[in-house]
Amino acid sequence: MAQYDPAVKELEELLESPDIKDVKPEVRQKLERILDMCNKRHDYADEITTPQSDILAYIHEQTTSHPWEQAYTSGKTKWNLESGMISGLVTCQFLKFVISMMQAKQVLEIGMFTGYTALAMAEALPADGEVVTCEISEYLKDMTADFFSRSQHGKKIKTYFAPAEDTLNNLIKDGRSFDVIFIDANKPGYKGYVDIILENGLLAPRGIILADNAYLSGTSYINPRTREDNVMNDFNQHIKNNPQLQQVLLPIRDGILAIRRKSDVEGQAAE
Ligand SMILES: C[S@@+](CC[C@H](N)C(=O)[O-])C[C@H]1O[C@@H](n2cnc3c(N)ncnc32)[C@H](O)[C@@H]1O
Repeated sequence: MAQYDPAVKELEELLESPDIKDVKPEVRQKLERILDMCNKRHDYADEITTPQSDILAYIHEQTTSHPWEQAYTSGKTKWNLESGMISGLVTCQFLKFVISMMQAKQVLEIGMFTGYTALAMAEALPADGEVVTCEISEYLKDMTADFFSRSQHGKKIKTYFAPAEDTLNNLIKDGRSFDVIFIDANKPGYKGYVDIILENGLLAPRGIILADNAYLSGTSYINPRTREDNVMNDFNQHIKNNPQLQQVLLPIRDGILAIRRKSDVEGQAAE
């Protein structure tokens, strides 16, 4: 199901509403066909994409079936974590593609959740590669340690349980830099994270930043009703307005904004 596409959601709502009874059968059938095409297009990408490893499928399944609501209402989690936060197969395989094509060794993730994308990225790294991942919720500590212990690639992952900004500042003090940086955490934080990254050498020469949820379920391009609605459009515009950056919005799932330094992308004039 194309769950992140607001047009699909609206079409589903329309087809389920009582008003649909008053619509001519041929129009209704056409609308059903349009919805079917949208869903098939989404499912087809999953069908054709290389399957994920068994452990990633296990993490996905465990994440989907976890009682998140109960953990929140009983006070075990401070944030309302939910299974929908996990990425999908196409995103994972795309991240692996980028990492292997770039021959990346150092990867940074902001927003680990249950470790699905962290482990996918570790799978694409050489034995001496490392994924440093930031997560604010301590509730995920034991769960992700268990998941990572089940894979030979888990040893490549170093997790920091703290607000991402604190971890970024510690990484700067340690003089670290990263070839690939995947941002998938609190949306109001994105602008600040990218600024810290670019101003303090956290992005290695020829490195790439991949920011997830660039569409934010369509709120980036549909008339914003609240400040929250505008948060990812603000971020996208912030990147667009920086003349030193080159960016491409990839329509993968909820949108991934790929960002590089223009000087790393533009070719030089021939002599
Ligand atoms: C969308 S989920 C990450 C999903 C994960 N990358 C995946 O695809 O499986 C976002 C995560 O960011 C974490 N997070 C939110 N605010 C944060 C912050 N300020 N610092 C670090 N992590 C944060 C949340 O607790 C949540 O687990």
